[in-house]
Amino acid sequence: MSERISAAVMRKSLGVYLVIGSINCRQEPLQVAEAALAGGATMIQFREKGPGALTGEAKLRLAEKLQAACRRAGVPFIVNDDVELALAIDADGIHVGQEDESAVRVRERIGGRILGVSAHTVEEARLAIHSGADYLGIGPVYPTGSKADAREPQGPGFIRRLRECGIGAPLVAIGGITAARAGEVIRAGADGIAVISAVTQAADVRKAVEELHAAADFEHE
Ligand SMILES: Cc1ncc(COP(=O)(O)OP(=O)(O)O)c(N)n1
Ligand SMILES: Cc1nc(C(=O)O)sc1CCOP(=O)(O)O
Ligand SMILES: [Mg+2]
Repeated sequence: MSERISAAVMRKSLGVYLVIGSINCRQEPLQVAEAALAGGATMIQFREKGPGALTGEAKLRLAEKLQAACRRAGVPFIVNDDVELALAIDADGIHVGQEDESAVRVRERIGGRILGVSAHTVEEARLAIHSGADYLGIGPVYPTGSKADAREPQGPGFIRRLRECGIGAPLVAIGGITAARAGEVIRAGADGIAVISAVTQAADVRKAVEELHAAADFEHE
């Protein structure tokens, strides 16, 4: 089993993190993913859920296509929720939330693969790190139309609070993030921005990712 990712590499991989499922896309998901990778997407999460989402063989086939695109681009491919799928295709990692399989159990199952865990409070963040999370997903920062059961938006102030409370782990902000908001989220202490609609709904996907990078203005770029 491979070694755990370092925090430094993890932070860089969170930069502009595309979360994608077939129901989010205006074009073929593979086309969207490839354009996003060409624009500099640093990691992709396959989140195939919601009304009309693919299941079974069709879900597996799409996962494999997106994974192959990520491999060509040299960026990590993460599966949302579905640990069986992640293991079956040898994905680079898995993202789970507070209502999913426990982070401790997922860490046991996935070995050194990347583990992302959603957290909504300081306590959840501490527990996620203790349970073996490689990064935290913090959201929603702003109102989102892409997750039916999203919680109340907490604003970028919550990211600042997590940092003030000593949470130093790699952290990505999610929920309603656009190029206009990317800068304030990074300045609040996030290592990256995770987006669905700002990229999947864009008329020019590649340009949308390039604009997110420019707006985030990462120190390491
Ligand atoms: C990067 C990132 N952060 C948070 C989430 C949300 O995960 P979760 O709370 O489990 O909700 P679903 O996405 O499963 O509906 C995420 N997927 N990615
Ligand atoms: C998948 C997801 N998780 C969230 C959370 O709050 O944990 S918000 C969200 C949807 C993000 O989509 P958009 O960029 O279109 O707002
Ligand atoms: Mg989940």
